[in-house]
Amino acid sequence: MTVLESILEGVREDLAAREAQLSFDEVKERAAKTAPPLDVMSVLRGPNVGVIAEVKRRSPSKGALAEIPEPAELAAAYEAGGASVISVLTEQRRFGGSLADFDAVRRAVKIPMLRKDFIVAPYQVHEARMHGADLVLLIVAALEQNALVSLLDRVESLGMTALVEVHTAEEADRALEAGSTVIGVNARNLHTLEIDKDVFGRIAPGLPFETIKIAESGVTGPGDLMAYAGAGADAVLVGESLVTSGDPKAAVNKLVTAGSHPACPRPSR
Ligand SMILES: O=P(O)(O)OC[C@@H](O)[C@@H](O)c1c[nH]c2ccccc12
Repeated sequence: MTVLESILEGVREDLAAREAQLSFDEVKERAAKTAPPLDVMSVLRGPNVGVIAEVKRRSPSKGALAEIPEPAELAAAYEAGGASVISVLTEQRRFGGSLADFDAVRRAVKIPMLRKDFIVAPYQVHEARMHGADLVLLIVAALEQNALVSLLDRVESLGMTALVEVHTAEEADRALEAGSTVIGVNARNLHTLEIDKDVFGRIAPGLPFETIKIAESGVTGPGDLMAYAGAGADAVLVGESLVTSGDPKAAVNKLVTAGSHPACPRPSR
């Protein structure tokens, strides 16, 4: 079993437990009563290279990263530092996240929020909306094509945006085939956990110019952001280097400043 497969197994078990607590109908009803999603596309189409800042306690590759006793405070620091979007990991077993973290952050920030999890069922999409998500991650490697298509349609039918994650050119083709408009290229292979920062530069140039391109993982500072910008990134998604920085507002701000610097390559849409 690969790492991804074992994560998915745990995700399905946890999902079944939540479904036993709150019915799908109830989740749909509550989601429909939630304040409408924010306009993520106009945020991501901004003139500068944006920063999606992630709340992440641990990861399968690195183990414990940061305790984060107050995710709301961390996220407020990200927002104050100029982040465009806040990502909150809600997967519990491997990443130490929760929907309670998501709720705490939702109350603390005004900018769009990404639910970062391993979405395999419609229930989780409505659940994301019920908790106030604007953006939902869909991982191509975790989904059959028909599931990807139907989950993507469901995300959009609820007014949210799907960030469709790929790691290979074949997955990028599947993402486009499914109708994705926002594609994230993860430098990390979720089967082996190996990181290869050149993957973005190999895949992004082959995507349509109007596709929003997000470089995920391995951003340690402005240099990485500039490199991804040079390869066509509209935004970077950053977790580890921010949660371990000791000064998340300053760490985000350094990236945001680099992304708006005249010398930084701009998204060419
Ligand atoms: O902590 P990093 O290397 O800055 O990476 C952030 C983000 O890209 C990473 O958390 C991530 C990308 N895709 C995922 C899918 C599931 C869980 C986590 C991820």
